[in-house]
Amino acid sequence: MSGIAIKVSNVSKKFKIFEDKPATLKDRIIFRSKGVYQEKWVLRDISFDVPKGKMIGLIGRNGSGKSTLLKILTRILQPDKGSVEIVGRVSSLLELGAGFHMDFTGRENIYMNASIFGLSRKEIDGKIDEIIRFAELGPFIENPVRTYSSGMYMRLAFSIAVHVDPDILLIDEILAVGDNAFQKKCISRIESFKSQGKTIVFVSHDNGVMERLCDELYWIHESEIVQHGEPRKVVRDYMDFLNDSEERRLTEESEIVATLMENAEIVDIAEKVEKSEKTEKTEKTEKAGRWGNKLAEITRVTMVDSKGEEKHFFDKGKPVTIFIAYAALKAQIDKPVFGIGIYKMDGYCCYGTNTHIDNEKISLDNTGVIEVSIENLNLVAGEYYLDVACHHEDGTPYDYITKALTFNVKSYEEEIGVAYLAHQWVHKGGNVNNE
Ligand SMILES: Nc1ncnc2c1ncn2[C@@H]1O[C@H](COP(=O)(O)OP(=O)(O)OP(=O)(O)O)[C@@H](O)[C@H]1O
Repeated sequence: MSGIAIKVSNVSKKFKIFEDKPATLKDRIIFRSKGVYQEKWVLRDISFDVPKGKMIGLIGRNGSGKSTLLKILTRILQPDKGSVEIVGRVSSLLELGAGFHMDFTGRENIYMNASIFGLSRKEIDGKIDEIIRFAELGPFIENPVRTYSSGMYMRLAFSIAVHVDPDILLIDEILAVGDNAFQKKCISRIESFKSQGKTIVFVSHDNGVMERLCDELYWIHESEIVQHGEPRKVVRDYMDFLNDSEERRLTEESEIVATLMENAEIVDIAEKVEKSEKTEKTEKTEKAGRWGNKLAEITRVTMVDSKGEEKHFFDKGKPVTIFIAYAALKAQIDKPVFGIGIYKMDGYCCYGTNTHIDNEKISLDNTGVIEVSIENLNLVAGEYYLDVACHHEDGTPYDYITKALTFNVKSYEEEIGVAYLAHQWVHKGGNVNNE
């Protein structure tokens, strides 16, 4: 174990999953005696070493086994196979609720919790003011912990965990609770831990933080380590994997929607012909998310990448094309305009334009497709939705669809905001001659 703080050798762990959760104790005894459960391996043959002074991160989807592995490292759980060897004093910050007594005050919990980590009462006396100050609990420290919010709770737990002077710190998803300011404080504390040469195992879904802080990442997928190594590379491969899975899910979803739309289209056109023979067609069929008099109807909206493939994930800065298929009562359409609007999921409009603004004159056929080519999709990474519309030049809507589709822009950069503005950084150091 020379130079090694944690050695995990061929660890496997299984849980019993009961098919029907028994409601009563009697049922539970009967079910258990009948053995109505399945065994599920949540970790399979996991092996790795953490060198002293290194920070490693565990990434992976929900339920992949990361927390179970951390619990095995803290000895809360025992592995069914394999072994764990640890050299040094371990402090851990696991799930909310572990280790505190709800009816005791924050102050009492500090004494109890820190003594579990091996500190004497005298040592705790010397540190308690700093623990309370770091946790930012003020007078609430005299209140029972059951009255705390999840943020207050985590602040106290984090503060104790980092003040007991551990050699090894195990942290599970602290960034999910607490406000931004406290998260930053936690991260800078973790960084100072690192610089003191402590060993850290960290679990988080914040890939940016994982990439920045960790020396090495382990990607756990369906109970196994599928990749480990340099954080940037592992995060990229993991993000590509997530994007591909999401792409497949959205494609399946949109195939279902397209089938529904096709069926709806047949009914709508039949109804429209019938109405056009009988009435002046200005009836407004206003529905949430879609409205207009339907003299022209948008029948399908798709977005494709530079290879012409219909997608839901697009690379930042690469070309995309939007196709808007329509069916129209041509003779009754006057001065048609097609428009698009791209929004962030919170409703913030990123960009909108139409054929009138762009000075494109359009005359419709009975059916057709309008194509909008975007040379560079210069949006920052994130999820967006697209509104499409066909309306009269005076604004009267023929068909307006909000959230006609949603799409994601992917990028490995961590820029913020809405649009990517092409730029360069220049540093003029030394004696700059301003003349
Ligand atoms: N005590 C338990 N009994 C039965 N199954 C459990 C138990 N604890 C965890 N599991 C199951 O084990 C699997 C792994 O869970 P674990 O919490 O380790 O995943 P995770 O990667 O930490 O997920 P997340 O990112 O959501 O925290 C999940 O399918 C979970 O439902």
